[in-house]
Amino acid sequence: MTASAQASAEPILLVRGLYKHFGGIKATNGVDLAVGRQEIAGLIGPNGCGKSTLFSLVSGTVAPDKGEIRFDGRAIAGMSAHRIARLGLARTFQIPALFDNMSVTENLLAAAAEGHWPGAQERAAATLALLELGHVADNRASDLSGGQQKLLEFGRAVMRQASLILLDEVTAGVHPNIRKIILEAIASLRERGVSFLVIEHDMEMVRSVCDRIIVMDSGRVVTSGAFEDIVRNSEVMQTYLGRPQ
Ligand SMILES: Nc1ncnc2c1ncn2[C@@H]1O[C@H](COP(=O)(O)OP(=O)(O)OP(=O)(O)O)[C@@H](O)[C@H]1O
Repeated sequence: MTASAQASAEPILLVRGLYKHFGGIKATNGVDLAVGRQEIAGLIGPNGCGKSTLFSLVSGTVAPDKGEIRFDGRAIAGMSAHRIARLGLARTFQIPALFDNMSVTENLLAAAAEGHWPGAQERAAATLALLELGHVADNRASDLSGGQQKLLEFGRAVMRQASLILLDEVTAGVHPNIRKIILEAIASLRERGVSFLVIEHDMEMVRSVCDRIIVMDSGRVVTSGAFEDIVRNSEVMQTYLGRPQ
């Protein structure tokens, strides 16, 4: 098998034995998981089980203590966030990381400038249309509603032309109309070849959009499977729902 054929046969994301401890806190304690090409995988688990830390390790904002991360066939563990983003991996934050004093369009263009610039103006127009943000294109990011800011945060990930997008609670607390726009955009981007790993507490969102659910607890993946199988597994539901969220 050629190197490129081997790379395309690999999952888009492969994580093996990933450890990150903060002093005595074992934030990730041997995470193993994979996300397939064009898959939408949901990541669930109780507060503090290590989901956001896993995102930080994969996107390069935090360096792992130990373990392997392969993105699109390449070893990326410990690589800088900037390089990983340029390879085509984008991530959103629970609290949108926007340029408050810039317009919606400028925020989208800035995301392209950090990565792939050619065609940025056209992509910004397409992203405004995809996320139904055209009517606020010239508004400052700080003047948007909380839900619109989440849409824009998502739009900045879309502008990077990523092949894998990590979404951190992108629909939490947003109006149902905005939630619908986000869910439709995820489905449409997947049709165009994008894969997703989605941290979500909203089980309805998980059920409606995810192909497969990965369950974390205490810094590790405890199981993964179809939504119905996970919900039927009372032990997992006890782990997930039996603790304060
Ligand atoms: N920079 C850090 N320094 C010290 N401890 C940290 C740091 N980042 C995360 N932790 C700790 O690591 C553990 C895992 O946190 P993390 O945010 O990854 O969990 P989570 O599953 O994303 O939680 P939530 O669902 O509440 O967002 C927690 O105990 C958290 O307090």
